[in-house]
Amino acid sequence: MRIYEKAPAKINLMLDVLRKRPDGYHEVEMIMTMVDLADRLEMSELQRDTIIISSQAGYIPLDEKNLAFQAARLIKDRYNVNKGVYIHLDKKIPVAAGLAGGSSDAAATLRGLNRLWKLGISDEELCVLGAELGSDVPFCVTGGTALATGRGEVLTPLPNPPQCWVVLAKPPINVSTADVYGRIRADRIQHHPSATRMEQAIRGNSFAAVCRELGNVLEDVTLKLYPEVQQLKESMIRFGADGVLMSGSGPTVFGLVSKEAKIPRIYNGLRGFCKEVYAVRLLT
Ligand SMILES: C[C@@](CO)(OP(=O)(O)O)[C@H](O)COP(=O)(O)OP(=O)(O)OC[C@H]1O[C@@H](n2ccc(N)nc2=O)[C@H](O)[C@@H]1O
Ligand SMILES: Nc1ncnc2c1ncn2[C@@H]1O[C@H](COP(=O)(O)OP(=O)(O)O)[C@@H](O)[C@H]1O
Repeated sequence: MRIYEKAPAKINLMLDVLRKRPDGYHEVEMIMTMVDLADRLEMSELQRDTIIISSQAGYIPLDEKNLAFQAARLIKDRYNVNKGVYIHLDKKIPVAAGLAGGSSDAAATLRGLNRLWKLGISDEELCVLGAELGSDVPFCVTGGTALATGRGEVLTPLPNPPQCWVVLAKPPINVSTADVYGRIRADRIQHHPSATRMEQAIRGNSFAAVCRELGNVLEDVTLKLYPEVQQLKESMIRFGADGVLMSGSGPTVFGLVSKEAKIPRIYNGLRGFCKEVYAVRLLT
């Protein structure tokens, strides 16, 4: 039997860091949503009790470092599955971009193997398994739009934001999430974005208010380390995006755009100096 799962990318509409915890993680408040840029996973049963990962992307690990491999191993161990699986990852989401590509592949693997092996695991339990793989994996299991607290794994579902275009641009730099969190000083953050006001903007279905409430305290770290990310933000605003923010720990910058007619100018303008640009819709 062979099954398919889509693994969409996420963006953080707001991201606040409240404090560092004794376990080394940071207590966060984030509002996340999915965009229509997705990896595609194909999973098929193997006779031999083994996990094999392949991908057309030459730049991701295919061994136990791959988050899809880790998800398959976790579900096999926890549910005593003595079967093997072959997983092909058709990567479309840029890697180490702040778009949760690896986390979404892990979540899609959990959902897919639950179906392939007819394990009957609830969504809640899949989220608990997901949290063992990474802070963003539970959100990627459920998808939609949510307020994420704790270290990112405590989810409160929200309605979807007003539909719009999302232009994503990833500069050619590698940002380590652990490094960015390692550099942030929660007690020195000057301006905290408001989860409450972003939630109101979404509930009120106000595109203008969503754009106004965009905010990400991790920009304080990443924009200082990589001034080109700040320049990319400024270019996106100059080309006409309605609201602009860095996603997660970066370096991808996203622009929200209400009018389709504005897209060619923004897309072509950015493509002039940035190779990885995507114009997609919110996944609502
Ligand atoms: C910043 C965010 C925003 O959505 O996304 P990305 O930029 O990675 O996409 C997330 O918080 C990233 O989540 P995820 O990528 O799953 O992180 P994890 O694998 O759990 O953790 C990687 C490292 O980041 C740090 N970390 C992560 C989450 C958190 N709330 N506090 C932390 O301090 C820890 O040092 C941890 O060792
Ligand atoms: N299936 C996967 N897809 C992408 N990256 C993966 C995967 N599995 C493991 N990784 C590793 O995880 C790291 C973070 O990748 P990714 O999840 O794309 O970034 P981010 O958390 O910034 O969105 C990369 O260094 C990559 O080598």
